[in-house]
Amino acid sequence: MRTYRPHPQQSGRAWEVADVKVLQPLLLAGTHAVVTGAGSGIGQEICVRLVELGATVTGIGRNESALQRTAELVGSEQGSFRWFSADVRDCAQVRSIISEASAELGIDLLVNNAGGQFYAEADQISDNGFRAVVDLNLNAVFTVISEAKQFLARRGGSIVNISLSGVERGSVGLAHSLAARAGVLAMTKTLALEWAHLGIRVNCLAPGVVISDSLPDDIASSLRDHVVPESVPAGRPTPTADVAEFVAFIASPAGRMITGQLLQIDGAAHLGRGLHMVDEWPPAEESCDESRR
Ligand SMILES: CCCCCCC/C=C/C(=O)SCCNC(=O)CCNC(=O)[C@H](O)C(C)(C)COP(=O)(O)OP(=O)(O)OC[C@H]1O[C@@H](n2cnc3c(N)ncnc32)[C@H](O)[C@@H]1OP(=O)(O)O
Ligand SMILES: NC(=O)C1=CN([C@@H]2O[C@H](COP(=O)(O)OP(=O)(O)OC[C@H]3O[C@@H](n4cnc5c(N)ncnc54)[C@H](OP(=O)(O)O)[C@@H]3O)[C@@H](O)[C@H]2O)C=CC1
Repeated sequence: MRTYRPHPQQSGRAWEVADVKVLQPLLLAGTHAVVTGAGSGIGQEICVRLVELGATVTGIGRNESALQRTAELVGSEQGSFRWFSADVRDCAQVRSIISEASAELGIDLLVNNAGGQFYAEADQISDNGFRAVVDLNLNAVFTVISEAKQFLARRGGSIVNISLSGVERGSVGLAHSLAARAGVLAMTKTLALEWAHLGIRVNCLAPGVVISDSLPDDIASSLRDHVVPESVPAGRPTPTADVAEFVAFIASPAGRMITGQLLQIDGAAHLGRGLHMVDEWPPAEESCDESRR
């Protein structure tokens, strides 16, 4: 199989560390952002960048030491960061945290980033496995958004739902997660419509393959060595910094007419040959009989 490769000048360390911070300093001063999944990976990078741009950021996640690490990473000269430990699937707990964190400040930006899944073909996913992934990636997003609405409406805030590239095309091994993300996309468009008169904007931001420090080594290697060259036409992963800058742009005045959108930040992965997140697919015993080809 031919593989996708990056342009020679866009590969390697220099490209990885290139500064993508194009937004003006203190652009978000005086704003309050709530970010779920704030203790690692994409969510952590978003928190660090929003604080750098002057925002007060409330982070939510389950792992206290991870959230503490985000608190250590953010600078202290611009905005500020505080965190609450919670499972976003615990409706009562997450509602109470959002109200407590936002009663005084309101909310200018809500980033639903907490999420994830395991990779399995559909017939290896139990009812409970399907439910667990939908609970995390769809139901919890609804709970957070519905509690945040009253605070977002105060000044006309923005919601960014972090999704997955390829939600409109399907990918092997992701039936549960893509079903949930398709639900989030439909919810995004519906709420963009229902809440436009309140000045609330709602968008999905869908990264392609992101190899953050938080991924276990075996998953990171599989993404780097197989998934990227086989599935991403640009031949390289999406850096977390690119996602963070895009989130801040959407929240800024320059994003004020962007709503109801699926924005894929994926090096054209959604147009590539599709993502296979499980090995040995299709299974040999289920392939067509050669004699019938
Ligand atoms: C071009 C497009 C690019 C796309 C690239 C894709 C790369 C994406 C990467 C990411 O999303 S990075 C984020 C990575 N982080 C995570 O995924 C962590 C979050 N995930 C989880 O917490 C779990 O996967 C969870 C299932 C969502 C929730 O875990 P929870 O603790 O609530 O559930 P469990 O009790 O462990 O299990 C529930 C249920 O699920 C079954 N199950 C779990 N793992 C597997 C598995 N590997 N295969 C099959 N089934 C699994 C488990 O057995 C339980 O079911 P029952 O046994 O009770 O029936
Ligand atoms: N990495 C990738 O290639 C891609 C990732 N994405 C999506 O981006 C988002 C961030 O992923 P990424 O940074 O890569 O991975 P991480 O695993 O680093 O981030 C997921 C975050 O969500 C938090 N989280 C998970 N479950 C819960 C829960 N039940 N309650 C509260 N917080 C929770 C985790 O923290 P804790 O465990 O402490 O609660 C963690 O900080 C996810 O939605 C992911 O699916 C999209 C495209 C590609």
